[in-house]
Amino acid sequence: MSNVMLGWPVLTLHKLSTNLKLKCRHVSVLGTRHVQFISYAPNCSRVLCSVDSSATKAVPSNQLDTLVPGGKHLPLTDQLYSYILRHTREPLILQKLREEMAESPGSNMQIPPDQGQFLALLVQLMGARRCIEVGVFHGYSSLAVALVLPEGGKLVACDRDERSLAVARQYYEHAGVLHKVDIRHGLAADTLNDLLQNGEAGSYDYAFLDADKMMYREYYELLLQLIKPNGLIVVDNTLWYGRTADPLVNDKRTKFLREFNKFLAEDDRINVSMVPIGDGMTLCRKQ
Ligand SMILES: C[S@@+](CC[C@H](N)C(=O)[O-])C[C@H]1O[C@@H](n2cnc3c(N)ncnc32)[C@H](O)[C@@H]1O
Repeated sequence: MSNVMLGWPVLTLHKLSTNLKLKCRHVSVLGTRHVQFISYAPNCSRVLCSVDSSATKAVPSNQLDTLVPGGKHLPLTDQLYSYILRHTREPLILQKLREEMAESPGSNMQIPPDQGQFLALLVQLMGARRCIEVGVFHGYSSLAVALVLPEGGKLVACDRDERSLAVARQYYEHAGVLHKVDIRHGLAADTLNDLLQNGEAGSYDYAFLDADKMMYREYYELLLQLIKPNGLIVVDNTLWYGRTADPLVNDKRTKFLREFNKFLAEDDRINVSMVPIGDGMTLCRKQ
């Protein structure tokens, strides 16, 4: 038996030489996006790993580059994920946002409740006061952070879509945190450059990066300038529905994110950890 680390969730393969068959599916648990694929090998235990709806072939073992002998990995089944959600605290205002906006286009772009809770906890643990979000949409992830920011704390919330920001604004207001949020309408790179030109380099504690994926490298470099030493940049979607881990998927975005993940893993300006939550997120602590 071999254990093969794919990031999220991690795959345990039995008898690697057998023909694996993959079943892929998109799953909604308590209204939350969740993607998985399940592999079956003849005469072997069921194995499960990350996802891609286009993946129909097993990944040959010689294309999997990270083998972790003896590692212990827990497959994220529907049952397990719904258990996690049942033990997640979601503030009522976030639940309201999620439910009210569930039918609007793109609502599956926002982070799930367990990830929102995790981000809020990180911000609290860090004692963060100055935060940035790149890619706000209807405000779910930014509101999760704004709710736990202390009075006097600030979150720069940046998005190019005015209508999405108008929705987010309503929820900030409803939650009584509008005064903590600096809403910036415009292209993210412009907003981040404006902050730098305004002399704000090295003054932010936390940033959440969740906008157009092909620009991640550029945003990351700007955020690295804006963040203090010991500050945190959280990069969302680094597992990209499991595609980054699947060598058979090679569309433009997947390839870009795969390269970006490699870059982050090797960037010695940060300490890094890839976390299998939501669509995968990478925590980058600036040294
Ligand atoms: C995945 S959604 C953000 C979801 C949000 N972080 C959440 O979890 O609630 C991505 C957002 O990035 C915004 N976006 C995409 N490209 C952008 C750009 N170049 N500048 C600013 N915002 C951008 C989109 O308008 C969209 O609202």
